[in-house]
Amino acid sequence: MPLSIEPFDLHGRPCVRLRHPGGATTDISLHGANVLSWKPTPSRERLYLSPNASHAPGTAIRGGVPVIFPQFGARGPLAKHGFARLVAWRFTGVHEATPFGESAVFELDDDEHTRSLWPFRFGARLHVALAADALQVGLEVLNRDEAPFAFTAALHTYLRVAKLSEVELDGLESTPYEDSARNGTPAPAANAPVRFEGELDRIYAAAPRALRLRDGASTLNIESEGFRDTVVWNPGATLAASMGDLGAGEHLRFVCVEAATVMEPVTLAPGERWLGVQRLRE
Ligand SMILES: O=P(O)(O)OC[C@H]1O[C@H](O)[C@H](O)[C@@H](O)[C@@H]1O
Repeated sequence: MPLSIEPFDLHGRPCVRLRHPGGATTDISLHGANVLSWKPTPSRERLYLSPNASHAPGTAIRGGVPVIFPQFGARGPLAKHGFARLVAWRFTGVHEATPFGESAVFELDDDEHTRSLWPFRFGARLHVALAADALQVGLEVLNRDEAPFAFTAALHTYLRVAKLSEVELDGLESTPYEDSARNGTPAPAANAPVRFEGELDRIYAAAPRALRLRDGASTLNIESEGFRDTVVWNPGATLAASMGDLGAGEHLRFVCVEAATVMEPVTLAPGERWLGVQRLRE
């Protein structure tokens, strides 16, 4: 059954609400093609959007699902996390013939501005598919240049939690990680679920594809394809309080579980295409 589309404005930015016949909704801002909200039922918001987020051009929205492309973090010459989250994307409608069946498609193509930052011709597509109990977000990148290019990328998903002290992330027990909160120090597998006690910023290379977030009685299944790595982030109390678009205590309301390709950049030959997907399911 077709998704319905409702355009609206938030903080002066055009947004789209997709509504599933079963009652689920998801909101996407054209600024960064940033998913802002996912409600499997009208009273259950699954994503975190900071009340202090900026929605202005040239800034990144703090929350939802920021699209990180073509550079993760400070791993290259571009501004942190690249430019895709800072610029306006186009909404092309809901299409049937996408890699995921029926999904809303957002487009970002290279232009003078992007080429002044990153000198390649590319087409990026964000596919957002909404089911009764699931949200699937896919990032597709096409090399339209005459030269190969390499990029890193992520879907920087902010998952809303009710009680951070009780949250556990399962699935990464056996994977060593790079500890970004300690200057990238390598750390051995923890042999335990991830718990959030203070600042946590980790890159799990070649991580398992299926994770589970437990928050009291609530669970969320998180799967990815195409993305090799997983980044897990919570800023902790001190950093959250110092961030203008977050604020004191806001770290208690989310964890970021990011489908990412960070450790080994993706290289695309001219005409080649890459697809990375993150799927959230109740
Ligand atoms: O503040 P931002 O640029 O949005 O970055 C937010 C966070 O993103 C990722 O999770 C990185 O691993 C963190 O090191 C970073 O602090």
